[in-house]
Amino acid sequence: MSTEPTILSDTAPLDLRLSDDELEATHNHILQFIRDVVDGAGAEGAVLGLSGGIDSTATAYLAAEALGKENLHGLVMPSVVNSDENMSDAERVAQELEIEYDVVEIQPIAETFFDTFPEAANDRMAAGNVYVRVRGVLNYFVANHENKIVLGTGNRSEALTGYFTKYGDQAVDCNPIGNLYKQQVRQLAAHVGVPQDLVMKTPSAGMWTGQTDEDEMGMHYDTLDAILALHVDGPLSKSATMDHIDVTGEQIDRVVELYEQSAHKRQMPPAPEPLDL
Ligand SMILES: Nc1ncnc2c1ncn2[C@@H]1O[C@H](COP(=O)(O)OP(=O)(O)OC[C@H]2O[C@@H]([n+]3cccc(C(=O)O)c3)[C@H](O)[C@@H]2O)[C@@H](O)[C@H]1O
Ligand SMILES: Nc1ncnc2c1ncn2[C@@H]1O[C@H](COP(=O)(O)OP(=O)(O)OP(=O)(O)O)[C@@H](O)[C@H]1O
Ligand SMILES: [Mg+2]
Repeated sequence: MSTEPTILSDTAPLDLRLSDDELEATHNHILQFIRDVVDGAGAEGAVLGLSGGIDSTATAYLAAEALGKENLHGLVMPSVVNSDENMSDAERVAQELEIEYDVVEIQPIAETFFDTFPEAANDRMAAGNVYVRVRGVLNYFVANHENKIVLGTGNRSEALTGYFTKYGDQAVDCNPIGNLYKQQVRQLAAHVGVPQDLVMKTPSAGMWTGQTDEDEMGMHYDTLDAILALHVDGPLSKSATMDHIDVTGEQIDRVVELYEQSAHKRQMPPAPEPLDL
C-alpha cells in the first residue's frame, strides 16, 4: 500500500488507495489515454478550465506531462461566487506548469443570461448552472479555434452520483480521471507532484458562495467513495456493506438515490424506439 499519509480522512470507512505499482500503472495509462484522444481527434493539444480545485489541477498536471506544456491551454473563469483563493490557486497551477492561460471574467456573460430571465436569476441552482455552462461554451470556443480538444475533469464519484451540470462541466471530449474515486484522485495528484494544500483542499463546485460538495451531498467523499466502491460498483448488498464498513443504512440509501436519479446524465438523450411502420 502506498504510504502518502494525508490522503485519507481519519474517519474514512475504506482505504481505496492504489498500491505503488497500481498507481504508476494508472498514471501511465492516463497519460497514454490523453495522447490517444488528442491524436485520434487530429488535434494539436487540449483546453481545460482551471478552478484551483483538485480535479482540474490533477488533470492539468497529467495533461501537461502527456502532451507537453506548450500544447495545453488553461482558462481561469472567475465569477462573483468564486473565492479569490481558488482563482489565485488556479493561476498558480498554470504558472507552475508553465502552460498558456487566460483569465476570463464570466460575470458579465452570466448577467446577460440573468437579465433575460430575471425570475430565474435568484434560483441558486439554475443560476449556478449558468456559470458552469458558460465555462463550457468558452472552453469549446477556444478549442475549436486552436484545433484542440476539451479535457474534462470529472471523476468516478461525481459521475456515479450525477454531481455535475448536464451539458456544463460534463460537456467535454474526455475525462482522464473519470475512473478514479475522489480518494484516488487525491492520491494520484500527490504522486504527480501537486502541492499538498491543493491535494487536500475542500471540494467545491463554485456555483454559489460558500458551496461545498460534501455539505450539498450530505456526506464526506471518503464515505461516498466507500459506498460506491462496495455497493454501487461492487457486489455487496446493503447489509453486507454495513457489516464491512462503518456507514449507516441511510447513507447507503442516499448514495443509491443519487445514483438512480442521475441515470439520465450518464446516457445519450433518449428518443422513442423506431415504430415498425
Ligand atoms: N429523468 C430525467 N430524464 C431526462 N432529463 C432529466 C431527468 N431528470 C432531470 N432531467 C434534466 O436534468 C436537469 C437537471 O440537471 P442539471 O441541469 O445538471 O442540474 P442539477 O442536477 O439540478 O444540478 C447540478 C448538480 O451538480 C452539481 N455540480 C454541478 C457542477 C459542478 C459540480 C462540481 O462538482 O464541480 C457539481 C451541483 O452542485 C448540483 O448538485 C433538469 O432540469 C432536466 O432538464
Ligand atoms: N472558476 C472556474 N474557472 C475555470 N474552470 C472552472 C471554474 N470552476 C469550475 N471549473 C471547471 O469545472 C470543473 C468541475 O468543477 P469541480 O469543482 O468538480 O472540479 P475541481 O474544482 O477541479 O475540483 P473539486 O471538485 O475538488 O472542487 C473544474 O475541474 C474546472 O475544469
Ligand atoms: Mg471545484
